[in-house]
Amino acid sequence: MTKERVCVIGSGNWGSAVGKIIGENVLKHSDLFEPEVRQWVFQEDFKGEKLTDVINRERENPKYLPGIKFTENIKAIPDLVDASRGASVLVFVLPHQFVRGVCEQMKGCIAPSAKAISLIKGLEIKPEGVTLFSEEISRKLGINVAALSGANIADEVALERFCETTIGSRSQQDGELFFKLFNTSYFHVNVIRDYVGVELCGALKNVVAVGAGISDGLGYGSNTKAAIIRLGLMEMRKFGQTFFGTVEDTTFFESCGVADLITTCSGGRNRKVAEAFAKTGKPIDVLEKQMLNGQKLQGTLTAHEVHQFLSARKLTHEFPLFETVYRIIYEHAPLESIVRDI
Ligand SMILES: NC(=O)C1=CN([C@@H]2O[C@H](COP(=O)(O)OP(=O)(O)OC[C@H]3O[C@@H](n4cnc5c(N)ncnc54)[C@H](O)[C@@H]3O)[C@@H](O)[C@H]2O)C=CC1
Ligand SMILES: O=C(CO)COP(=O)(O)O
Repeated sequence: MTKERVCVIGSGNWGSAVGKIIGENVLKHSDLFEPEVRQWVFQEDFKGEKLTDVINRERENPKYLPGIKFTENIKAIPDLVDASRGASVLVFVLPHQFVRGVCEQMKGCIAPSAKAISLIKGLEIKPEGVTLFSEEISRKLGINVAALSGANIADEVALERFCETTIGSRSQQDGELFFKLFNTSYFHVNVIRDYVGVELCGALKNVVAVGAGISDGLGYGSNTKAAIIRLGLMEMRKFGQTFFGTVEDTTFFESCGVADLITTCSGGRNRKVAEAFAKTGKPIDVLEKQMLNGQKLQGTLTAHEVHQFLSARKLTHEFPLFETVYRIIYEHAPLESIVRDI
């Protein structure tokens, strides 16, 4: 049997934590996978050296996941086409704003028999429609794409603290392969068929987390935040059922659903930066640079994209929480509208 060759596309905070898991699991399942895992790294300077050189020497990504060691079989590569050449399994894990450009570069370089999984939490939302990244990648590269999303703050996963995650896969065979690639004693994977629900939850919970952060910044306390989480969950479900139809209620009870909402609204970057926004009034892009050291926020951008999409359909009033988050961040609506208008 030909063994699978794995390539990880992305090497940020989550990309690095996932690289650690994959590096260990391909060695554990050596009957299924080639030992070398290539990881595409968006090249940048780190203390006067190329980041890829530092990662390959130190077995660690000191910029995005300091203090966590990778296995020797992870190879950081700065050229996207080089990294993905010959891969039969592609793991997409990068901030959603960069996916389109990355896929353009990879077009025509990937074998049609390859399979992929998207760990991206965001949606390709244009005024004319919503596309899931699994579908967008599948269309651009002509391959099957599954999705993974869950209550998975990268730093905690990298420290091997127990958590769960959800894989959505239309193909049972691919689902079984991805289970082996990701499941560990501390990272419990559940595979379901509803890939649409998995991805929608991952994207939309980030908007709710921005709302939770605004509430925290105002000092409103736990009850208010719980109300925002509940209303957010309802809007997530309504969005899925209105525009995708196929989303199953049970998906919201998986790790990708209510569990990810809870963790992101307590320990995530979207919450943290939104709290600082409410406290300081500084612009989001300034806070992102000051607080995240190169890591990227997804929730504010998704709030903007969701607004454009709903606005084109004259449906913003049907999603008051999503819309209020958008108006506070982008239209200087009063912070207090996070409770008044939802
Ligand atoms: N960090 C976390 O705890 C978790 C993140 N996610 C999701 O995973 C996805 C990736 O997140 P992270 O790995 O945390 O990324 P990150 O937030 O650490 O972003 C930094 C990454 O973006 C790359 N980058 C910067 N400019 C770029 C460009 N022009 N083109 C391509 N790449 C560029 C950087 O090289 C770096 O790899 C996101 O959708 C996020 O929501 C999912 C679960 C947990
Ligand atoms: O998706 C996450 C946890 O599951 C991380 O959320 P943040 O991007 O808000 O840190």
